[in-house]
Amino acid sequence: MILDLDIGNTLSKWRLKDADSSEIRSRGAVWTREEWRPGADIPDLDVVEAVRISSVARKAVLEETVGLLRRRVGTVHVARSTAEALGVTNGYEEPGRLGVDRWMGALAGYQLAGGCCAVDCGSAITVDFVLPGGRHLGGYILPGLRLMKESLKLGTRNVAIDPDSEAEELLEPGRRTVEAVNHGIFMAAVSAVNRIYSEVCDQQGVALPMMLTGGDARVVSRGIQVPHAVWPDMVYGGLEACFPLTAAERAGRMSGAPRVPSPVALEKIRAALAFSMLL
Ligand SMILES: Nc1ncnc2c1ncn2[C@@H]1O[C@H](COP(=O)(O)OP(=O)(O)O)[C@@H](O)[C@H]1O
Ligand SMILES: CC(C)(COP(=O)(O)O)[C@@H](O)C(=O)NCCC(=O)O
Ligand SMILES: [K+]
Repeated sequence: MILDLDIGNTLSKWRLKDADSSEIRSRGAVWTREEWRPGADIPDLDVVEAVRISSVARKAVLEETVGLLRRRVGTVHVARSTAEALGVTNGYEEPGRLGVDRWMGALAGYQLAGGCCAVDCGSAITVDFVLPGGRHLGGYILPGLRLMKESLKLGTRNVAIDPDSEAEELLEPGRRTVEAVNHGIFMAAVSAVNRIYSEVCDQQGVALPMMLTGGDARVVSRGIQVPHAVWPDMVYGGLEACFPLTAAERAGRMSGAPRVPSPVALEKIRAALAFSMLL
C-alpha cells in the first residue's frame, strides 16, 4: 500500500493507494497540529510500504512526521519545490520558496493538460499559471474562505457556505449577518479568480484550461465563469508524477484525473475583460 500525505495549514489529508491495482482504498483528514501520531484517525502503517509527502506546515511538523514514518516505513519521499521538474520551470526567483502544494498542483496540471491555470482553494486560495511549453509564471495568493470569514470576527466562522447552494443565490445581497458574510467572501474569491484568469490569459495571449482543488473547490467552482475541472486529488497527482511507484504512474497516469476542460476562445476572454472594464 502507498500512503500519500498532503499536509496543509488547516488539514492533513491522506489516502491509501493499492500499489498493484491502483485503487484508492481509504482516505481521511486530521487537523494539522504539532504532533501527528497514528491513532484512530490515522491509517494503519503496518500495511504501508511507501509514503509520499507534500507539506506546507511548519518545519517541525514535517520533521516530526517524517521521523515517525521513517521508523515504520521503508520508503519515504518528501516533495520539494525545485527550479525545474517534469518539463516545468519554476517561475519563482527563489524556486524553493514556492509552496510545495502549489508546485505539485502545477506539475499535475501540466502533466494532464499541458499549459494550465491551477487553483487551490484551501486555507489560502492560490492561482498558478503554467504556459504550454512548461514555463511556470508564478501566481497569486489570497486568503481562503475560512480565513476571510475568521478575519471579520463576526462570530460566523463555524457556519460554512453550503457547497450545494446555487451561485445565483450566493451573488445576492445578504439579509442576515451570516448570509452577508458568506456571500461577500464568495464574491471576493470568485471575482478574484475570474479576473486573474482573464488578465493572465490576455497578457500571455493564450486561453488555458483551469483546474480547481482544495477543500473549497466545489463551492468556488460555482462562481467560475470559464470551463474548468474540479480535481480533488491534484496535489496527490503531483506526488504520483514526481515519485511514480506503480506501472500506471510510470506511464504518466494520475488517479482521479478529470477530463481536460476545453478553454473558451481567447477572443471571448478578451471581450469579456474589455466589457467588464466599461462597467
Ligand atoms: N470538513 C471540513 N473541515 C474543515 N475545513 C473544510 C471542510 N470542508 C471544507 N472545508 C474548507 O476547506 C478548507 C481547508 O481546505 P484544504 O484544502 O484542506 O486546506 P489546507 O490545504 O490549507 O489545509 C477550510 O479552510 C474550509 O474553508
Ligand atoms: C500559500 C500557501 C500558504 C497555501 O497553503 P494552503 O492553503 O494549501 O495550506 C502555501 O502554498 C505556502 O506556504 N506557500 C509558501 C509561500 C509561497 O508559495 O510563496
Ligand atoms: K491552498
